[in-house]
Amino acid sequence: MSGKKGVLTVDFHPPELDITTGQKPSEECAVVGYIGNNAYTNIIFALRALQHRGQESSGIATFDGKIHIKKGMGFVSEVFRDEFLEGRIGIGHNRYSTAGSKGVENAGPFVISSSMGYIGISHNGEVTNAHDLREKLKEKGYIFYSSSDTEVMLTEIVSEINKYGIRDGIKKAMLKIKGAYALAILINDTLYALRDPFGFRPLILGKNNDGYIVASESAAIDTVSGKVIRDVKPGELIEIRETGYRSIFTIEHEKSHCMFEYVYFARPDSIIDGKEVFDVRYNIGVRLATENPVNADVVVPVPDSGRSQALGYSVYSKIPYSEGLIKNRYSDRTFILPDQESRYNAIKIKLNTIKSVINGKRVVLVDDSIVRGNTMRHIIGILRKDGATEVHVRVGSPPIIAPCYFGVDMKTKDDFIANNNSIEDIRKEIGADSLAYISIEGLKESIGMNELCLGCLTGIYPDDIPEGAKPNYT
Ligand SMILES: O=P(O)(O)OC[C@H]1O[C@H](OP(=O)(O)OP(=O)(O)O)[C@H](O)[C@@H]1O
Ligand SMILES: NC(=O)CC[C@H](N)C(=O)O
Ligand code: SF4
Ligand SMILES: [Mg+2]
Repeated sequence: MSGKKGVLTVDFHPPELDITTGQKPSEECAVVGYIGNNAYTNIIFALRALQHRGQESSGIATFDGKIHIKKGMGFVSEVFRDEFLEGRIGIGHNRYSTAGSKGVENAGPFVISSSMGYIGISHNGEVTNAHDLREKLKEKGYIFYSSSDTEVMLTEIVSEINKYGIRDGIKKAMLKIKGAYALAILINDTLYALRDPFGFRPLILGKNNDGYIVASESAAIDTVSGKVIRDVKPGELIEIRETGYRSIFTIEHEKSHCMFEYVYFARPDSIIDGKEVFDVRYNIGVRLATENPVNADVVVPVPDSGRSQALGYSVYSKIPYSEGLIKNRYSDRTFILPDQESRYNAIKIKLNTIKSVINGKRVVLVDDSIVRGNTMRHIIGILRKDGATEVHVRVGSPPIIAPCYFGVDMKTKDDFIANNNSIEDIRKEIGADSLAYISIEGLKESIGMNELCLGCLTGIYPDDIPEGAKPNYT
């Protein structure tokens, strides 16, 4: 097969093995796959549109008979500058991770040269039984170069494809792999899109004048002037060639879409599994205002992802909306930074008040979520310093009390301000005059879907969590 003779133009160093630490990878990411004209350029545009899903490293692999890979630490615009990767097919990845597993050795996409040719994957999600799978694969003689669950999943897929071919091999691998995965897969000159049977993470198919695109969010398809074709179904494998696409199989299963995609992660202009994220967030704001009204002078959003909820709250409550907080446009998302110190520093750089909006006012402060409480503590402090007379906090997600094992970086309960704290304790801790969260029922109705994962809100998960997926395992 032509791909086997290819040259890896890889500009990263061999990884240092930290797999013995058993550190649990826990990230969110953006995936992109493209087939057609200008593949590299289309992938770059799509990855830039999805920068909010991962800010730590970025990578692209293309194929033109040879495989070409570039990965690096930083934003897409920092990693990709003057180079051009040849090929009419490619996959791309933006990643974020926790300290200890953030190095370039774990950056996507991962590519293996096998007897079938080149097989590469970009992965969003988290494999909960990666530890066990890795041990079993090692016993069979496979070697690993990183601590990434994605590398384990790729190795599992390749080992099954080698035995059973692409269709049955991927199906067999899916029966063994547990957890969350939305994948863009490159197998030589053919692109595949694959979503785990729960449908935890989003994945959507589209087309523009150059060819076909698969991406984590529809906003990436808009960015390349494309049209959405449809969501990849949970459990579905789609084969995509330049001439068209076809569904290869779908493993039917009870679905469990991540509520946090709607609450925080995704762009408001994306449509995920038929629901526009802006619309959901607006509904959340309306619901918050019905469940938790308050007398106040102004509704102020916490930018960026609290904006749509604040608008809904304002329209329903008839309390005027104003931008009392301004976000430094060159700042990062803070939640997805790897450690507390960098998160604190980023929040200070990120937000400042508009004094005339808040001075002497009773403020309703609306954010999408409170996780560790870093953002709220800081904001309430600056609002009071700059003259707000009252600060009433309204939150568009119920309290987060349990870890996520399916691809969001919330893994130890101790991190959560709502863990073992009453609402009143939290109110005091952040310094608010009042504090209220949307109810779980209110959230479900705002999203307009019952097939949701609510694990981090309830501690009840849609699937078993293997011991190896829990923090501090050895
Ligand atoms: O309670 P915490 O641990 O501080 O985390 C919650 C905050 O983090 C997120 O914002 P982020 O700054 O990541 O991104 P955004 O600009 O998209 O809102 C989220 O929107 C909350 O504002
Ligand atoms: N964060 C992601 O979804 C990326 C996939 C994978 N968990 C990784 O470690 O890279
Ligand atoms: S546990 Fe929470 S963050 Fe994780 S997939 Fe479920 S809803 Fe999403
Ligand atoms: Mg925020």
